[in-house]
Amino acid sequence: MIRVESLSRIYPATAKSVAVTALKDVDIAVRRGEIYGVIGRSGAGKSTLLRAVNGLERPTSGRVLVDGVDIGALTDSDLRAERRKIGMIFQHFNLLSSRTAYDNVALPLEFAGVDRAVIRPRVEALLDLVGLSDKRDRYPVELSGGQKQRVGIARALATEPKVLLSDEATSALDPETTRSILALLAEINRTLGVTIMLITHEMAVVKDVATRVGVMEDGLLIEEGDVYDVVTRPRTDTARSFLGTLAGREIPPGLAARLRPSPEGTTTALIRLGFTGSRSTEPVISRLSRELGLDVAVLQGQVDEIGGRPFGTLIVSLPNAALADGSAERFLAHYDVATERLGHVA
Ligand SMILES: Nc1ncnc2c1ncn2[C@@H]1O[C@H](COP(=O)(O)OP(=O)(O)OP(=O)(O)O)[C@@H](O)[C@H]1O
Repeated sequence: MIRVESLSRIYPATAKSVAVTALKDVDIAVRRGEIYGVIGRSGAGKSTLLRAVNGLERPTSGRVLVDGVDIGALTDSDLRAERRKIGMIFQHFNLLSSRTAYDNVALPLEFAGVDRAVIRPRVEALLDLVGLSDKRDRYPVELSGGQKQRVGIARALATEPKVLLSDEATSALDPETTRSILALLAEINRTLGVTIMLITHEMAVVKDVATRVGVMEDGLLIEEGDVYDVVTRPRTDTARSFLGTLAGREIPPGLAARLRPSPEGTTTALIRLGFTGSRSTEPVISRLSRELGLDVAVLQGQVDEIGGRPFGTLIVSLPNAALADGSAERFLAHYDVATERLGHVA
């Protein structure tokens, strides 16, 4: 549905600043009907990528095809028509404060010259879809952040787009509201079949709704894969750093402060274990302890799910010797448990 091909975007130098390469040779293929997440730190190039997909940004080289149409090659009037097939939602909602919820949702249809008789039932159905029928005559200032984003989603869907682009749509919302908005996006994807591309700096957002994820850094797509694989077996340090915020992965602060890179005196070794798939529920730790005769302490942990598939993370301490001779890691690998050495604590 969205094909990004060798896309580069260089912002030229100005009197006050040097040239910035915001995107370097990025290739992404978003499949029809999927939810694709793009994660990266501030400045990685995510917004530039999203703007290129809806034609707000012209590529320096490369191209973007949406449902087969080369967005960069369109004339301005063709681009305006094409954009009706691409809805967009924003971090700060971008609602018109002088218009009610109903009138905000109706706006893109008015711009498109749609007949009033058609607009009314469509806007009412959309407000119903996002759970805001009772707020139709409220102004944005009278709505909560989550309700404003629901209006934003209804407005984005007004022209019945095939693609919905989400630019940090939950970044201004609290965790509970974030979950409800993500659940709504998942429902829209499922029931309307709309392909969704979302950019975020939070792995929790990707984990909750996306099927695949691309990791961006310095304008490059440095890692890509199924969300489950990237979360459970990240290949780059950047992908790994985004996992820190997922429950169970973070080293408790008291422990982190005492962490040393090498064993000293009476320290024990700290490792992070990643459990995936069917073996997530096996009694691996008690077997490790019994069969290798090791004292194992569980210091932090959580078992979670991605798309209905279980994965778990545990931070455990082991005697240094069990790491030095590799026996513990060999034993764990046999059970498909990924291991990551974290250091040593007294
Ligand atoms: N209009 C512009 N003119 C010049 N440079 C720009 C422009 N827009 C973005 N940039 C630069 O391009 C790089 C990528 O910016 P972009 O906004 O795409 O990143 P991002 O990952 O979306 O970050 P954020 O989450 O902070 O928005 C940054 O170095 C930024 O300063």
